[in-house]
Amino acid sequence: MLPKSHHSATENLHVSAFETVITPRQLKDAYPLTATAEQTVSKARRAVRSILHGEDDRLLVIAGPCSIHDFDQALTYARKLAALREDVGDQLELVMRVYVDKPRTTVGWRGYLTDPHLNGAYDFSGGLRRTRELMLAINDLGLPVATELLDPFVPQYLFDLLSWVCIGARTAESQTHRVMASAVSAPVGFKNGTSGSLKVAVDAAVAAKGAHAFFTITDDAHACIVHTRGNPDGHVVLRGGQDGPNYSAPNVAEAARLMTQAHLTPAVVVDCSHANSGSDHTRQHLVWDDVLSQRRVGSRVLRGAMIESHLNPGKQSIPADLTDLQYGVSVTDACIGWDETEQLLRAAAEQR
Ligand SMILES: O=C[C@H](O)[C@H](O)COP(=O)(O)O
Ligand SMILES: C=C(OP(=O)(O)O)C(=O)O
Repeated sequence: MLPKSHHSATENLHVSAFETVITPRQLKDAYPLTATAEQTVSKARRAVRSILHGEDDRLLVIAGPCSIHDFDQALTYARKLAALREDVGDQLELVMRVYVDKPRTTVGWRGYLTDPHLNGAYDFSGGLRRTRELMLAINDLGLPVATELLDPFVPQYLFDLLSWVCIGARTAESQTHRVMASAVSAPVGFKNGTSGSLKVAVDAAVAAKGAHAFFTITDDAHACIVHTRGNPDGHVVLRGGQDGPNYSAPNVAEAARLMTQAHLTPAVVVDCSHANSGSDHTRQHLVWDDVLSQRRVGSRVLRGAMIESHLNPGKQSIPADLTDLQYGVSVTDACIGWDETEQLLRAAAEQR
């Protein structure tokens, strides 16, 4: 821990400590991008872009746990998804949700990256190490990685490993996140707001398409300003809102209309979870089925779907004694289990 500055009576009044953390360069030196991972990322980004711009008719599918909380369980899930990706690749571009930095409505466990031991110790360096190691291992399986970018400094540590990025419902309206998205090398999906506002997501994609300058850190953790060229692959993710779901054909058409009006390529991803399922994992398949039927009748703008899925269905609270954790069950939002995931994905690939 670094000592708190005592030079002034007007700062750090609510700060208990400062702590140094691993730099992006130290982390990348410890876990360098492998040739296989680089190929996985480059190929997947190209595929996702082609899908979003209508040059590839396959469905983009982002599937995986609401949050990662255990390295080995995440890798077990990844191995299953990687094998399935091989089988369904002609029809589906499968990317794994590797969500490690969780936005909370108020308070709660904030994810594997900031609190990898699930005990409030906030071992950020440990979380960054384990996260990079995990994302590398998943990419080395040939399975691309998707994540939500929440903390504006984290991307410096992980940018090179990501094939699809999300800016969540709680941050899509934030300028900090929009300008950060303008620098991301992967396609970025913007969720509609928790209120259900589509405009928030469309405005975010417009903002991120522009060139910006913002504060960040270099690989050696020096303060710097980064100048961006803008992200041309921003799109909308429909996740439902306070008034209920927004995955139906008229909702998708309205999102496409707003995107076209804003001079964006109309491309929509439907999130089968969150407010579209009423946070009830047993309803995710209803949304999934609707996505498939919209595509069957010819929707050209509905290009992707997201599923929250873990090894086992449901969710659990984090117990005081971590040995009481149930294997492969989400510790944040409820997920469908692997068996249902495989069934949904195989059926989708077969019927196309
Ligand atoms: O995806 C996960 C949650 O919906 C999101 O992080 C908010 O969670 P909370 O409302 O339980 O805090
Ligand atoms: C937090 C998430 O979603 P949303 O931003 O839609 O609540 C998520 O996908 O994990």
